[in-house]
Amino acid sequence: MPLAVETNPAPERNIAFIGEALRKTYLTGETEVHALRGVNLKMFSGEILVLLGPSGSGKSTLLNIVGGLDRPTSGRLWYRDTDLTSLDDADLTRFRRKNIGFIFQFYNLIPSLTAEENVRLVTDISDDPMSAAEALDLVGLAPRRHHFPAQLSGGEQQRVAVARAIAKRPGVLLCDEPTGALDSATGVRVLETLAAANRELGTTLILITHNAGIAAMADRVFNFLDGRIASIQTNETRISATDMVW
Ligand SMILES: Nc1ncnc2c1ncn2[C@@H]1O[C@H](COP(=O)(O)OP(=O)(O)OP(=O)(O)O)[C@@H](O)[C@H]1O
Repeated sequence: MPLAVETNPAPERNIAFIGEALRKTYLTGETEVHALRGVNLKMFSGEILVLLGPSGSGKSTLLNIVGGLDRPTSGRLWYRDTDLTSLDDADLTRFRRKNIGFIFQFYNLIPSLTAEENVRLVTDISDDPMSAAEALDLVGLAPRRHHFPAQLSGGEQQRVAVARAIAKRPGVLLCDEPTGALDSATGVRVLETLAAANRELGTTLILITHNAGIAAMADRVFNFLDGRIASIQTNETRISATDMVW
């Protein structure tokens, strides 16, 4: 399918995503749920962006659309010079595999595989991955690489999930409540590994949280309310994950 390059409003290299009038409506029986009600956005390459807002305000819906797991009902979305809304399913899957790493609240590791084997599931099918050992080293888990998930703490399992997500060197890491199941000290350790990927690999980091304290590590914060970005906060300085408490 041809790309609408001539209408692309984001020729600047530092813009990762542009969204225009994004709407998502779910139809369940007779009931319409308006999860996104016209979202316009810019997401910059290499930034840490936190999506904050009450339950049901549309954060996960937007994250899934940005990551190519779902499509908007209407509106347009570009990643760099690609109009994602014009791609067919196969091309959208290719976009996702090449560019996006996902981290969810629950780690989704395969219990019968070691940490290293879990990471290799991704590196084996990627174009230019780092080695599984290198990815585990980046999250501080090289010594635990032959351990199975059940032999690791929750925070360590989440760091394996981070290693798995960054091993293919994605341009963008999308994290949906990555510390939601962890205590504060363990959560900080996971956030440090995400910040390290942003710093050392230049990965754009987009992170959903219910925890306003985490917003301090972001360059910008989108405050969601009722399917819209109600306000955007820009942090002059961002706090290192190590210094965060909640
Ligand atoms: N597959 C679906 N079918 C029907 N409604 C849905 C579906 N997915 C999400 N919704 C609805 O869309 C709205 C936005 O949901 P979404 O998960 O994006 O919110 P959220 O801000 O991420 O919430 P939370 O913080 O609780 O995860 C909610 O009203 C939700 O019930």
